[in-house]
Amino acid sequence: MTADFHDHVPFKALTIAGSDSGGGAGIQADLKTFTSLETFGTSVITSVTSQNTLAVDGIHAIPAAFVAQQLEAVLSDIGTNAIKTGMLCNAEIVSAVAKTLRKFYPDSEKNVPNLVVDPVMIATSGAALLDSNAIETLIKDILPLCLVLTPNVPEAEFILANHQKTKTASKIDSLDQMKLAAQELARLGPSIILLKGGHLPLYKASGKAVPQELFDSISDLSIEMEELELVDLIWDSRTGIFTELRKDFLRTSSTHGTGCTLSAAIAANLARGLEAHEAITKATDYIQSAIRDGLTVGSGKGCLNHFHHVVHRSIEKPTRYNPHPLTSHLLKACKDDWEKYTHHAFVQGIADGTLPKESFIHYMKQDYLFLQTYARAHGLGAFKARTMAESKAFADIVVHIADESKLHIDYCAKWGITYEEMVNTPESMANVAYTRYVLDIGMTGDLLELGLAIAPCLIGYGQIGQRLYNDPNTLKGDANPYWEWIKNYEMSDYQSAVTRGIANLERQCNIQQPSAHRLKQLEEVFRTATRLEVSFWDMALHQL
Ligand SMILES: Cc1ncc(COP(=O)(O)O)c(N)n1
Repeated sequence: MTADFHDHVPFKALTIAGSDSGGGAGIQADLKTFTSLETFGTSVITSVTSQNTLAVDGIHAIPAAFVAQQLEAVLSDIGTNAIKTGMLCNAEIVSAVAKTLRKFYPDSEKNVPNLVVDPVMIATSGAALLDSNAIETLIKDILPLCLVLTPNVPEAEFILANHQKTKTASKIDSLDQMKLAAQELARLGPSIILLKGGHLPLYKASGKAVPQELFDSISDLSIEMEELELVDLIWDSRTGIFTELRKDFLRTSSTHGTGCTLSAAIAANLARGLEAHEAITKATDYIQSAIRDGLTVGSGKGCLNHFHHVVHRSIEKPTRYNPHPLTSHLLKACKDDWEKYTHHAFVQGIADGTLPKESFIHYMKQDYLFLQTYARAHGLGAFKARTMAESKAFADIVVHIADESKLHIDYCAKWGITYEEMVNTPESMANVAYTRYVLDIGMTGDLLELGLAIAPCLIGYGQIGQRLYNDPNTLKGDANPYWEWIKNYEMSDYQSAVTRGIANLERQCNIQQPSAHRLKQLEEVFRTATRLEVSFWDMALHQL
């Protein structure tokens, strides 16, 4: 008996598209997508482009007969569970593809099962990827065969403008217009239209489209991205149902290959047996993450990260738009405790000058003791650092804290507290708990954990200083006995220490790329230190 080594039959997906030498779009993007969605990818190459992230600088069309020959080769032996078409280049190739598909799928009602058509016409960089005289052939020969058509808004406008049967106004600039356009497109043959909304960002609040002139300047930070969303619209002509898939509008230039990847992902999902709506919905989620975790591979448009779900980042990498992803994640994750800390009654008393003097004096004495351990924690950082530069950075902070504590002594003298009194003050329990926690984390954890144990103090005081200084309700100048304290933490010296501290954390995080599980542990350190800050204010306020 011979062993059968051929018992694993994979799901198969076929792409009929152009080659992108830059690897971000076309056949290359499709095969990456097929692989990452666990399908066996085959390919029929219609054209070879010379292309990078900046431009398409040459197109070499494959003779139509040879495109057909490739398709025959794949379908006659390997077969496929789904097909997508991308760049079809010219009318001869469009016809050859349609003819060969019809030959292999002569009987089924829609002729070609699971055919996804991405009507690629113009590259993001501006190059024409389909001859203008080929559009009519695409409409006539390919669209009637297809299950899902995936145009973006300009492509939908173009197809409709080119087809005399349609009577839609040429501009699609609202969700209602998208709906009309999708219905018109379905009349050309496809069962399902996925009209992609990436070129038509909408205000979340009003549902209105962002005016074109503003859209052009979105990358100049003119609009808060949180206010915008995009709607990918599904029109299923078989059921007469619209489905709106809403997504946050991502401010990024890593979009090269988006259309290719989306249609390939739909085809892969269909190949794996998913029903069309689920295949589309899952594919749009896949794209959103692939864009969010995009890759800078050249000097032009960034590319999608097709393998984002294989190598998963629990924290995004820093970008121009979110330079401190770890810090912003932590502040969000620990929001309630952070609020209690930075808006504590003690802080309010400092802001309006009503804090009892005894509470402040108690606080200053304890804070002096705290700074001693805080300096030691940074000394521990210097010890744990792996490079000389990093050790020095920690040691510099130790020196800085030592200088700051001298100022503390001078400042306390003004409040009638002597040096002896300060060093002989017994540590309060809140102080013991906080400082020993920081040292314990520092001893047992790595530099990132140590950094997170000391971060709430550093970042929180910086925030409090800035807020109170700028808040019109703060009692300012000599009228407020605590004004000098406020100014001290608002000063650029302190603020630049905060900036350096945050940069350090972000760098460590970017090197480590913590898993989701590890991120939870890191959050816990940050949260505990934040809660210990709250206990510190409580202790000070009530002179415990
Ligand atoms: C071979 C090929 N196919 C498709 C596209 C469109 O992709 P994009 O619009 O992202 O440039 C492309 N640039 N190259």
